[in-house]
Amino acid sequence: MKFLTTVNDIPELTQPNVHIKDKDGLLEKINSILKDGHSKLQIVTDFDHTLTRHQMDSGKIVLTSFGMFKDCPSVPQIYKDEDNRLSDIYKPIEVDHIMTVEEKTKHMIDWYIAAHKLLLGMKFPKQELNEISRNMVQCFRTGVKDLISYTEAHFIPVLVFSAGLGECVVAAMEAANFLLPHVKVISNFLDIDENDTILGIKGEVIHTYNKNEAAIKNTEYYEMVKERNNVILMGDNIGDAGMAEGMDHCDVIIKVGFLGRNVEGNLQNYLNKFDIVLVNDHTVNVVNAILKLML
Ligand SMILES: Nc1nc2c(ncn2[C@@H]2O[C@H](COP(=O)(O)O)[C@@H](O)[C@H]2O)c(=O)[nH]1
Ligand SMILES: [Mg+2]
Repeated sequence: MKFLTTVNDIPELTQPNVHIKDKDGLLEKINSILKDGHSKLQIVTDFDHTLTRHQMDSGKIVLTSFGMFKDCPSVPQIYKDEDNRLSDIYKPIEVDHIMTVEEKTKHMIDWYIAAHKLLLGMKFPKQELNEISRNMVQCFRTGVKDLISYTEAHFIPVLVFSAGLGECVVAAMEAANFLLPHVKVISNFLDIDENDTILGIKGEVIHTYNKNEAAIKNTEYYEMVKERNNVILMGDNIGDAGMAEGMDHCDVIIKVGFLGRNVEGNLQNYLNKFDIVLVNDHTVNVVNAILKLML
């Protein structure tokens, strides 16, 4: 069993874009996870702009799962215009670093209710989505393929927890061959009838600020992880830091936050919520480096 004496033992953690508020606390968490090993570990990760990059080297912003849906040619322009109007109102609120989570939650609920109403009666563009998903394969962060392979080889469950559109998350994961048996997706899935007409969203709405593992109770994933007390969590939004709350047995959670927008205004907030903050990093090298220390 490997034991670290300093976080600087991991070269990936010494990079200039890596910010750690409490190095001693992080060192203790990493050593605890190394001691307990693979059988006690689970990965909980956001999808949009976490498993996928925030932007490509060209500067192009990577489509979110809702963005994939909107990119389908048969999706009516009236939906796209109204969705854009709502996004222009609510995305700034979602990433606002002054508003409290309670205040933001109210707005998120308003957004999701309005957004989901827009979908009612539309035809789900299954074929078009397959094409768009193939283009998403290049948009995953560097190293996600290694992370999926490593966790498969060591039977470490991976929960992809998205407040986006479940069908698009699944399509992108399948296109990249990442949707293996140990990987589960929890997201807003659509209720679609036999004529591909959208009837609504299945179950409770998952928005950015209610993503916690209480939402996974009574799911097959919960059964997979109820003995796994240690979590490596990855997210790009402050709300993602709470994804492992609600699991009544978690001992150690290492929270990795990807910060790629409004860095100056958000860095302190992210440092308060995440153990490791990666600024403008398009890889998951830090997480893979921690995993690879586990013998
Ligand atoms: N254009 C829209 N974007 C939306 C809508 N609802 C949510 N979102 C965005 O998706 C992400 C959530 O995905 P996650 O995988 O990061 O949890 C969230 O950050 C919103 O910005 C919508 O109706 N339209
Ligand atoms: Mg996200």
